[in-house]
Amino acid sequence: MTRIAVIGGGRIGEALISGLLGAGRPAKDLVVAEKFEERARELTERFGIRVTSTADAAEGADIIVVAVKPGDVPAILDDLAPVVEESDLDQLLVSMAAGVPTTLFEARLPAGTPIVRVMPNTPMLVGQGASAVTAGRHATAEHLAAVEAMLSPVGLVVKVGEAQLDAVTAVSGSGPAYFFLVVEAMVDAGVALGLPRTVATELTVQTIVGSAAMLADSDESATELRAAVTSPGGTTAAAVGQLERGGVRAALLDALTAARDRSVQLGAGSQ
Ligand SMILES: NC(=O)C1=CN([C@@H]2O[C@H](COP(=O)(O)OP(=O)(O)OC[C@H]3O[C@@H](n4cnc5c(N)ncnc54)[C@H](O)[C@@H]3O)[C@@H](O)[C@H]2O)C=CC1
Ligand SMILES: O=C(O)[C@@H]1CCC=N1
Repeated sequence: MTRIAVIGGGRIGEALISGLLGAGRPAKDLVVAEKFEERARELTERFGIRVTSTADAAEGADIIVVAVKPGDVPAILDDLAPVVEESDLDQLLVSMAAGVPTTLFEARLPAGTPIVRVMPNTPMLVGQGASAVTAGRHATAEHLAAVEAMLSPVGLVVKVGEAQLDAVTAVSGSGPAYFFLVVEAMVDAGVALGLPRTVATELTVQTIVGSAAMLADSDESATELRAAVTSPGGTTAAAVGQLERGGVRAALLDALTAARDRSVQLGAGSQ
């Protein structure tokens, strides 16, 4: 069995751990490094996994997943370098940090260390993630396949060039937040129109779940599915007209462009 060390037990580290356990991977194959004691305790209690220091977690792991904030990556690599050196390059490094280029890992780890960079998202937590992966200079097709094998049980995996990862971050890395914001706004609007909050919440959540299931399962595009809801001169046409007048498409383009630009900035700031 592949032994996986997750360095950083925050939001994305937990999403990965929870997804992998949910997909049937035994807890004994996972170890996590988490510096905050309270959070470490929480992870052990919730998932029954071992929590330890970065170097100890990495020792003996086949795959080391770096899941700390971009600015914390260099310090983590200083802790990991001696362990990777000791393993004779037999370990695969996986980075989930937004923006941080594979060249930064390559510069701080022993020459020849294979790196695969991933941009995941939090729905991994429930086995519904979307991840894009890209190989660093020393990562082979087998290394990419190993990462795909690790992540496929927790969601979709696509391969992209590293130059596209900032755009991927804008679309799917940050993407869940856009939908959560839409749900929040729809619930508030439902309440403003007189529905009890519980009813507005239940109806909105099931509407997004149902719409997502249709998008995933049918051959029809989003445009076709929307047309099927929109009766001529009806309620949906009235609502969508307001959304268009409110500039929803331009707002999304601006939002994703800002996310892409921030990803580029985070990468530059981590070097
Ligand atoms: N949250 C999200 O939706 C996504 C996050 N990411 C990326 O994942 C990375 C982590 O993000 P989050 O999980 O949201 O952040 P977070 O702040 O929730 O988690 C990071 C964890 O790393 C721990 N940590 C920091 N330095 C450490 C050290 N030296 N040793 C052990 N533990 C240490 C922190 O205590 C914290 O619990 C970031 O680089 C982010 O760009 C990528 C995709 C989606
Ligand atoms: O907000 C962030 O920077 C991270 C990367 C993608 C999602 N969360």
